[in-house]
Amino acid sequence: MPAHGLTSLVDQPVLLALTLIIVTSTLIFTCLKFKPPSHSQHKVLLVPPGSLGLPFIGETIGFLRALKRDKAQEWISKRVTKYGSVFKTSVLGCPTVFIVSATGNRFVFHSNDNSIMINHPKTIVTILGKHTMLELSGNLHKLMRGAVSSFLGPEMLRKYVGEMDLLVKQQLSLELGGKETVKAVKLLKRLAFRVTCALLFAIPPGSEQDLLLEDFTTTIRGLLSLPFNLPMTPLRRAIRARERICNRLSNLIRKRRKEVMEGRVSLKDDMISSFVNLRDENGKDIGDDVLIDNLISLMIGSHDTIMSLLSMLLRLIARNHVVRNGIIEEQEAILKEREGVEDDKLTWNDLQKMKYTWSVAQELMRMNPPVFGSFKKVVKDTSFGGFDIPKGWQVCWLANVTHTDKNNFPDPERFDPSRFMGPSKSFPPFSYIPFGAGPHVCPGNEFARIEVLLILHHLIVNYKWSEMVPDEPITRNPTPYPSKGLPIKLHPLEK
Ligand code: HEM
Repeated sequence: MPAHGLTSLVDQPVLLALTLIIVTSTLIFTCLKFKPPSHSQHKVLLVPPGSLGLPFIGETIGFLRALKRDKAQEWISKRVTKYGSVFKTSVLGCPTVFIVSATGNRFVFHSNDNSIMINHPKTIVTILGKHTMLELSGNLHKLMRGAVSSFLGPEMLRKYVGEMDLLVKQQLSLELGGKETVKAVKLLKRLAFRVTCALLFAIPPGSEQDLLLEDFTTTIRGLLSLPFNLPMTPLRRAIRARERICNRLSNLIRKRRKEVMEGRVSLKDDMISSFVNLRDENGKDIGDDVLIDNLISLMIGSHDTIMSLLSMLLRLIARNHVVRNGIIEEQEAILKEREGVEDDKLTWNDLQKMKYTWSVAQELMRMNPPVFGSFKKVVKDTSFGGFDIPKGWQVCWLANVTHTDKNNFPDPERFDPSRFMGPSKSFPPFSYIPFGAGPHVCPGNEFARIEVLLILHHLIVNYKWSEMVPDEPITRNPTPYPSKGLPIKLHPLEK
């Protein structure tokens, strides 16, 4: 596999040292011109305990290295033990407060005095664009979210099931036909990208899709990288890839506008067609820059997370016979019930019966969530847990830590899908948050569920598989996946 974003810088000492020298001198120069915020002249703030690390770089390198090795939880737990559940550090170019509790998550998602605004780290905003839905608030957020949600709501999802099923079957037979081994991560990434491109954006399989996927893979590696736009860094490569993506999407939007005007496609056909017709509260067009940033976020959000969840599921199924047998039993029962049904496509009702399979996915997301957490910016001095958090700092919500808190999930190290099987789930609010929470909670969670279940169904009823690399470690970049790409041996099942 090519070097991943973080590896290229974090694991190459000479390049790293050179980068640090250039960056530090630039920042020292900037700092000489920097005026401290006015509040520090008047009031002594009681900021949380912790270490801001090296000047400017802070603790970014250690944090990113831990994240990449899927050890962020240990990195955080070490600091929680030393400083408590509210601690300060400095990562990704900004002093940061980690708040490690369900009440902390609630505070970050729902600060009701507007002291916390969405503002992701510089690398994320540079790559997703400043108009990404994740950064928007107010009317424009409502408008974009409404447009996206109308394609991800139950009515549309019921419509997608058959189409998605057909697509998944076709792609799997194209990709796996006659093969004895396959690298599952690449396969699942391509598959998830093809499904969302075809169903949500009406971009058919072909060279356009392949070139987009190649560039998206490069942009994703820059999302959580050192925030320095220098030659040969993951961020610089990601920015170049984003420029190419913008050109392609801009052409696509122009083409789709024309098709909508000529009545050749309907606004309901796909998200791009619906986006081009959006108007703000004054009846004005939404600019192409807003549309492009949101398409980029959607294209990344809708395939990388699914690749991550599915590759971790395939790895788990290869290792855990109890889970494997449970899933086989459930999926074969569905096949059996469908015997004699003429239309061979799975239906919405079939998916509702896959309760055990989905609870395995939910338990996996508890122990290893695809999105580890996220950052928000403090725009007004605020406080939490008796500590002041100054304006300009960032706060971080985390999924891993509340997911493995024994107060929320007894015996948290035990893999136990039955936690999600009961009639009512009794987790405290904001303790299980693989899809986030608050106004920016993931609108694609149900879409993700049906896609994951369909893909898993077709794999499990047609193949057995075994891992080719024993004890393959997990990497996070930024979603978790087996670091060597999960090469597997396929054993087609007799029909
Ligand atoms: C297993 C799959 C997925 C996981 C774990 C996941 C997780 C998340 C999380 C944690 C957030 C909140 C981020 C934040 O607050 O900073 C989010 C937001 C979002 N997700 Fe997902 N996601 C998944 C699949 C999808 C899919 C399939 C789509 C689209 C088809 C999608 C579209 C979005 C969008 C548009 C947002 C931004 C919403 C807003 O800002 O209002 N996601 N997702």
